[in-house]
Amino acid sequence: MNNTPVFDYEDIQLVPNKCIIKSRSEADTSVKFGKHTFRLPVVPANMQTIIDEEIAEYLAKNDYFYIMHRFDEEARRPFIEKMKAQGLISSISVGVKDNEYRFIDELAEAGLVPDYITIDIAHGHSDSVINMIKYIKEKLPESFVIAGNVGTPEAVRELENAGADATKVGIGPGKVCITKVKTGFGTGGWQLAAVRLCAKAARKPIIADGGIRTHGDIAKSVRFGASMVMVGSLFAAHEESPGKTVEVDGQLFKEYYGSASEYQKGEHKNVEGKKILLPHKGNLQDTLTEMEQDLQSSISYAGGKDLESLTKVDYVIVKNSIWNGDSI
Ligand SMILES: NC(=O)C1=CN([C@@H]2O[C@H](COP(=O)(O)OP(=O)(O)OC[C@H]3O[C@@H](n4cnc5c(N)ncnc54)[C@H](OP(=O)(O)O)[C@@H]3O)[C@@H](O)[C@H]2O)C=CC1
Ligand SMILES: Nc1nc2c(ncn2[C@@H]2O[C@H](COP(=O)(O)O)[C@@H](O)[C@H]2O)c(=O)[nH]1
Repeated sequence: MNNTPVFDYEDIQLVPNKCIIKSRSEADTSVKFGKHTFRLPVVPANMQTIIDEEIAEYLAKNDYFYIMHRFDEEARRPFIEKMKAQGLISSISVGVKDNEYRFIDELAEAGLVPDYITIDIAHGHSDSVINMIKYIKEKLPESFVIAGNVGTPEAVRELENAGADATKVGIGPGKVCITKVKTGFGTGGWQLAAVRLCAKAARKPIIADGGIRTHGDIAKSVRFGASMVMVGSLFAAHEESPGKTVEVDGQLFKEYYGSASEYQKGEHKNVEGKKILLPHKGNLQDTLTEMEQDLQSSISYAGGKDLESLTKVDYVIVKNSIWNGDSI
């Protein structure tokens, strides 16, 4: 490992190629993921302050990928039924505890097959996740199973071999994550290099999860092998976001907290997440639109017409110097 070059998003710049389109609007940002095609290779994090049923429905209706979080267990079955009744994709999360096996049984018995099921566990390279992948694949073979999170090529291969249709990469790079400081482990500080290593080993799609701080980081994730990019903090604090609104000195903020924080867990046990306040950002669609436009621009700099062109561009390592003291 110590001979492997490591870098993070801000250490990399992609090198432009000659443009072949007349307008950025010609660039196609759509991605096929599983059986469906989505407008962007981006999915909001399956966290309680990022997504709720209303946002999920909005995203599905507008051809964006979504993953509903797993923290309101009883709501999941009616949510799948509601989405199916509207002809929308159903995409839920599960854990690995005993009750989750009963939930999978319940869905299988009712013939309710979610289009996507994400196994959402901090340390995904584990027998508990492998067993859950196998169980879902046996009971609901038509569901597309995303398993995570992992940070190594070995973990990607093992979860794929167990039957996962995609793996999610990122241990500790998240904005509200404290895993890196509490445990000393993870991909924090070298998440983009970890995505690259995992993608090289993967035979199926990977999702880069955590550490996205700018829209350019989405293009970089695709360059280094991600099919999809999971985004938390950039989607937090919108008008529609479920996080609580807080006023400080006349300014509006919204809460964004970790799924392993005491605010999510309701107790201070095995805490690996924190809560932050982010300035209120306006409408979610405005951010999605800007993301799409920025990605179209990335594609034009790549010298292509679609996401595929991003995967081949050259890059340089400019250690931590992109910002040069500036911010957006
Ligand atoms: N991407 C990331 O970097 C991280 C994400 N998270 C998020 O936090 C949420 C909670 O995650 P998680 O705590 O896994 O979920 P759960 O609290 O649902 O734990 C799932 C099961 O795994 C066990 N478990 C959890 N961590 C470990 C570990 N390190 N070693 C052995 N067993 C373990 C738990 O037992 P027990 O609690 O008794 O150990 C429990 O039985 C998830 O949404 C996850 O995505 C959390 C940390 C890092
Ligand atoms: N270590 C922890 N990671 C967490 C926690 N809750 C969520 N997450 C991960 O963060 C990303 C989002 O990252 P961001 O940089 O885009 O904000 C999310 O998808 C999870 O993988 C947590 O409590 N601890």
